[in-house]
Amino acid sequence: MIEAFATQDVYAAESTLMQTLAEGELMARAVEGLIEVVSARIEQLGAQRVVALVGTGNNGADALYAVAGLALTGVNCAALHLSGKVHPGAYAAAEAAGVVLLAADENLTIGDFSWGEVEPGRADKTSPIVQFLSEADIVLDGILGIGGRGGLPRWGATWVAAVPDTAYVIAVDVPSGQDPNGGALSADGVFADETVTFSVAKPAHLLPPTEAAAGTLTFVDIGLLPSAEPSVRRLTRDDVADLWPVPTAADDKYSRGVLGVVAGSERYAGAAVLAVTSAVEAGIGMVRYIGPATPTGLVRQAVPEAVIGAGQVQAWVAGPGVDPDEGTEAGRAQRQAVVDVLDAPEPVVLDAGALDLVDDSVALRRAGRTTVLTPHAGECARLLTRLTSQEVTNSEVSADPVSAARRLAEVTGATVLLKGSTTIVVGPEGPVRSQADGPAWLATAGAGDVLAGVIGVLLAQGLDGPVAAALGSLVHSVAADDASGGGPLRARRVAQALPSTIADLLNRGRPTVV
Ligand SMILES: NC(=O)C1=CN([C@@H]2O[C@H](COP(=O)(O)OP(=O)(O)OC[C@H]3O[C@@H](n4cnc5c(N)ncnc54)[C@H](OP(=O)(O)O)[C@@H]3O)[C@@H](O)[C@H]2O)[C@@H](O)CC1
Ligand SMILES: Nc1ncnc2c1ncn2[C@@H]1O[C@H](COP(=O)(O)OP(=O)(O)O)[C@@H](O)[C@H]1O
Repeated sequence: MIEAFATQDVYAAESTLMQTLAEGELMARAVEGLIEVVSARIEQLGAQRVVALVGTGNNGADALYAVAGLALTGVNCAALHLSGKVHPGAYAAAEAAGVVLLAADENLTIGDFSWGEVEPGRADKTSPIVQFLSEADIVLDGILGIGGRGGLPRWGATWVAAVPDTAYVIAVDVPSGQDPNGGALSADGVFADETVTFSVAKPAHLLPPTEAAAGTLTFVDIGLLPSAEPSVRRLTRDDVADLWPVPTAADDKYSRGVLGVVAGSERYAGAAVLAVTSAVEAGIGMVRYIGPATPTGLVRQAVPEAVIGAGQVQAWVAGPGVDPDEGTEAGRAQRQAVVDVLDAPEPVVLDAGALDLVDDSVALRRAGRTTVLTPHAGECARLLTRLTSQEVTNSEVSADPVSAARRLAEVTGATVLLKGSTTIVVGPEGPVRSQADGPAWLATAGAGDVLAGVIGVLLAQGLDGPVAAALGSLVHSVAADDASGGGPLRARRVAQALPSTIADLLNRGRPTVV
């Protein structure tokens, strides 16, 4: 599990730890780790020149000490800093090590050169800053760390705009200009190839949309152990064996869980096949399928293991391929079947068409019962608009998915899984969960139906809503990765990959006995 802590909790852990350490020891540990990572990248990339962007705080000091250390090992290093606002110890170390130093002014002047009104993103090639950075193979971003707030100052945005596209950008702790606690993405901020963070992740590293600016996340352990609850949790492949329900010799098909699936319509018949296939492949004891004639015929053919018709179940999946507007008798019956599920005492996953039938009575009707909603951004916007009577657009949800999912969880009392390249799970209480494990090939029609099936299996086997949703998302994405092998993917293959993916994940790390 990867856990991210809010910056105030990181600062609290830092001050506790510092009481037990000699002065400067914590930063020395951070710098040592940073030097190790940058040295490895220099070797891997054949890099010749490293340039640090040095801000006014300890984040800048980390970057400046790191280039000082690298320069001592013979690396060609340079650093851009603000005149008169630089960590004195780091500056002295850099000067002594022969780092090429350039002091810039906050109002963007260097010597006789003035940036005047040159806008970030339209870098003037004659400027000393652009020239200074032009040779950089690796840029170490130390403008702002966890103390950063409110985006980049203008001087910082101008420095970032001057970074050549060819440079490999390593952010120290947090990509500068992005809110360390997550939130909206700043277009002027740093978009790093890699972020080196200390001991624990920060929310910006795991939450959309800022995760996109962090690049690959690399940890350097400096001994910090926050005592607060994490703000964000992410399951990893190593967690699956501890959480995934595995049958024992005492089990039978009923004790392993029966999942009711209300899916499909005359118009969207295939979604029923995908959701039922997924549940069977993910290891349910039994599926009971409910739907109109056409999808029922397809399910019978494609998944002979499924039992057609209602009966006792331990959990429900309702909505994949359901068309609430289908005006036929069969369509109305399917709509009623979804409405009945909304009142069922068992845990339910509400997906796709079922989300259109969620109204403001849902919080009351499902109080004290497990409910997982699985919208994508468009469905989340539609639901919020309907339930809050305030217009919420798709792009507003995409710009701040965590707030949108939280709001939806608040008004429905449900666990909300908001789908995307980073999928987030927000319960009525508890930390945000975030998963980003799937290839972009997974953005394909029907993938959501498969996900609903997997989550349903986990609910039927007794997992709670947030864990079932996060674990389901992880395993669904790993199956997609396995099935894709780096190439195109259809949703059915994701479902079919589930047995071997789950077996691999369960066997991970288990010693081989010969
Ligand atoms: N905690 C740990 O685990 C360890 C932390 N370490 C390192 O320390 C880093 C945190 O250092 P930090 O506290 O000095 O904050 P940092 O991000 O450098 O910047 C603060 C400065 O920037 C300013 N400022 C802020 N926003 C601004 C803006 N928009 N525009 C302009 N200015 C702005 C702010 O101003 P002020 O708040 O005073 O107004 C202040 O002067 C951390 O990320 C990690 O790299 C490691 O060395 C060891 C272990
Ligand atoms: N860019 C992406 N990278 C990885 N996974 C993605 C990406 N975009 C979407 N996904 C995943 O693909 C699935 C799409 O689900 P959904 O939109 O409901 O499809 P459908 O309704 O057609 O079944 C979700 O699991 C989502 O998280």
